[in-house]
Amino acid sequence: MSKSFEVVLKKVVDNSYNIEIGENLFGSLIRDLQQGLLPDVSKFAIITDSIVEPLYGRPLLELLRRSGFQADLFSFPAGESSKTRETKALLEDQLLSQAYGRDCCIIAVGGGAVTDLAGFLGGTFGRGVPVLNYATTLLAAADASVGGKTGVNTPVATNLIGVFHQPRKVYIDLAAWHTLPAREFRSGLAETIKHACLADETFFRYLEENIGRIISEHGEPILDADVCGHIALTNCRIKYEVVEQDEHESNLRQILNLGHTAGRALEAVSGYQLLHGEAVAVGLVIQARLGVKYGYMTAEQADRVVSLLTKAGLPTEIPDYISNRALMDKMYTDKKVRGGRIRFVFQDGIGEMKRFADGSYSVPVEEAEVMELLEEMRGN
Ligand SMILES: NC(=O)c1ccc[n+]([C@@H]2O[C@H](COP(=O)([O-])OP(=O)(O)OC[C@H]3O[C@@H](n4cnc5c(N)ncnc54)[C@H](O)[C@@H]3O)[C@@H](O)[C@H]2O)c1
Ligand SMILES: O=C(O)C(=O)C[C@@H](O)[C@H](O)[C@H](O)COP(=O)(O)O
Ligand SMILES: [Zn+2]
Repeated sequence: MSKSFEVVLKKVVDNSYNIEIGENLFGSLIRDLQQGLLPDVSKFAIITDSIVEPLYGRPLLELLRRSGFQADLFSFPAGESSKTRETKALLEDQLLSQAYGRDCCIIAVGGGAVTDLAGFLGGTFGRGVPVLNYATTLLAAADASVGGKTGVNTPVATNLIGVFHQPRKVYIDLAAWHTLPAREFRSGLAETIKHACLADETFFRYLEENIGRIISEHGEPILDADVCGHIALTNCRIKYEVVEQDEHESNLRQILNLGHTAGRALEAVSGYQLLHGEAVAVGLVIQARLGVKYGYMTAEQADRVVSLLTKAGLPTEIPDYISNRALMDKMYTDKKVRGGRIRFVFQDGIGEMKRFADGSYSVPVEEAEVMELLEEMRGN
């Protein structure tokens, strides 16, 4: 005879944390540690990439050591192609060989590839150690450093393996945007426009009206301090307001995946020639145009999305070297796929998301209809 028992796991973990936005926040990070942010931690592992290492990783390491903390730095080659299980394993072995254990803290210093990889490592090392995110790109500030989605890419597609592991604090260093290449800055604008599309029409209008204060005609970042501060704060507010309601993406959080059903597929099929934000920009256009077909937004609203992306110096068309078939096939690796059917999330006009009759924010789409749209976007 079988017996059954209920395992009662009342929520015992409070995953709340602060996001600090400002310039040159190393001093603030040190103060937090001195004031007991992580009282059980005795060793700090800075994880960063090869480009960020000399700019921000080493200076933080030196400051930590000068302030009396035991710390080391672990670096991997910059770029999306390093965001793999192999890199994670190499870093883990380095930490283990230096006697890192459960009393350590991971400090991720860099862009989204670093916070995703280091966050995943932090979520599994010793079954989970605290992580601090120090965001040095607009994309990480706007999106990746907040919300606790961590993971790595596999040869099949992006972000397929990972865990939800919330950071203990997020530092958004606006001064770091001054060393960021223009193309990377524009990539971060794509997630910014995504947030405006999905949650905040006023922010969308702000971006439309102020794009000339954000990006020059030649696509260079302008970096007006007030504008940058407003962009960082608004992105973080939009994101955490969703995450605090649905941390593990049971439904509402899917709205943060706007533009990503096609976007992540494009990113993978391009062999990472497209940056994450660039792929998301094209993905936003695909969902907007498809949304017009389904009656979720008007053609004029979709044109506003395309126009804002264009003014931000982002691509809005599928590159010629990617076939519709390859793109379509890759969409089946999306995490929203259910029962073998691709699902999209859609804008409801500008600044709101479509919620469907069953309460879900994502909906299955007919492959033939997506294919038809892709053909139209190619002008066929
Ligand atoms: N977890 C999430 O919620 C989430 C959200 C959005 C994107 N992402 C992930 O984030 C990644 C993209 O983020 P990203 O664009 O920040 O990537 P990234 O970390 O690869 O950074 C982009 C490039 O900029 C360099 N860089 C970083 N900061 C710099 C600085 N201040 N000055 C000069 N160079 C600098 C990096 O070395 C890298 O070459 C993707 O892997 C994507 O999947 C995750
Ligand atoms: O935080 C989220 O939730 C997001 O979906 C944010 C996305 O911008 C981000 O690219 C995320 O990593 C994509 O998640 P995935 O589950 O589609 O891999
Ligand atoms: Zn994204």
